[in-house]
Amino acid sequence: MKITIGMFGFGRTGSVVAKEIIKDEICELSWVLRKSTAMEGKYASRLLGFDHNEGMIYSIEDIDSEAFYQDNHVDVIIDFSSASAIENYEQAAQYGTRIVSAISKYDRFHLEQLKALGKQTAVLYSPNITLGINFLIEASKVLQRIAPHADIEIIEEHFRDKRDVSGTALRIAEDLGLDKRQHVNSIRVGGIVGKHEVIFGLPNQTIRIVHESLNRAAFGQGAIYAAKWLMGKDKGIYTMEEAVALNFVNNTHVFEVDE
Ligand SMILES: NC(=O)C1=CN([C@@H]2O[C@H](COP(=O)(O)OP(=O)(O)OC[C@H]3O[C@@H](n4cnc5c(N)ncnc54)[C@H](OP(=O)(O)O)[C@@H]3O)[C@@H](O)[C@H]2O)C=CC1
Ligand SMILES: O=C(O)C1=N[C@H](C(=O)O)C[C@H](O)C1
Repeated sequence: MKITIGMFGFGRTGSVVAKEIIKDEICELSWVLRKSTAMEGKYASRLLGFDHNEGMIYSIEDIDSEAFYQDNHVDVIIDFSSASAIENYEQAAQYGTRIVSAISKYDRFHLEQLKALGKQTAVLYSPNITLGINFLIEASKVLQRIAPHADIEIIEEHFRDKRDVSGTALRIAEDLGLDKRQHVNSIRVGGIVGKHEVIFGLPNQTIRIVHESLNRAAFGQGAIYAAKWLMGKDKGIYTMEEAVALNFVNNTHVFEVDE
């Protein structure tokens, strides 16, 4: 039996993620929801160069959201759109749909909504859904315990048009107990997909832990991993750290509502 997926977002990242879902043997892309009416009624698969029909594109403007999530039931929604799409989760969750949210920045109100949704269905939220970033986070925690007096700075680099501060960098700061306003340094240039670095400064040495996403397919592979993992979970709110079972440091991220 295939895992059926509904995608929110078909932009820079969503379109690449859709391609990874279509390529995956266990997943089937049932539909794509986007904000505008661009390419409405077309199949994402055809637009992405496949020669079969998969992933009909709909606009959020044109669907009847009362009926849509029932008539077009999917096992999992994967969200690479914008924070406002959270308003649709509850209607889908009513029909047992699980949620993988990759939105990198939610406000306090949205985080409360996500938490509440965890009482209804299984929800995984991750501001960086790559598998590799979790190694950076866990390695940084270990190093901080070994060298508690090191100066620590976080550098995040992304493409010129990314507006928000990296949600991943904020999460790293939180996990390391650092003040987000002081220790997160952002660089916006050209087309960098996503790079995060944690620098540990010691008197005679510097240690740098770096993770770089070279292609947005990394987000697709992580989201698919998360969706498959979530299929075996009961209702609740989960993190990518839990999904990759990197809990060896014994102080995993606690799902907190930000100030
Ligand atoms: N967690 C992670 O690892 C990663 C997270 N992200 C996050 O994913 C999100 C999208 O990034 P990116 O692809 O660069 O952004 P884009 O602006 O390129 O694409 C956004 C897409 O979402 C659609 N959209 C916007 N609002 C809604 C809505 N309310 N309902 C349905 N669709 C909507 C847009 O529709 P239309 O095309 O019609 O305008 C568009 O297709 C951001 O929050 C980004 O930070 C990105 C990469 C990795
Ligand atoms: O907007 C993006 O593209 C990305 N956002 C995430 C973040 O804000 O941390 C993660 C990723 O590096 C790409």
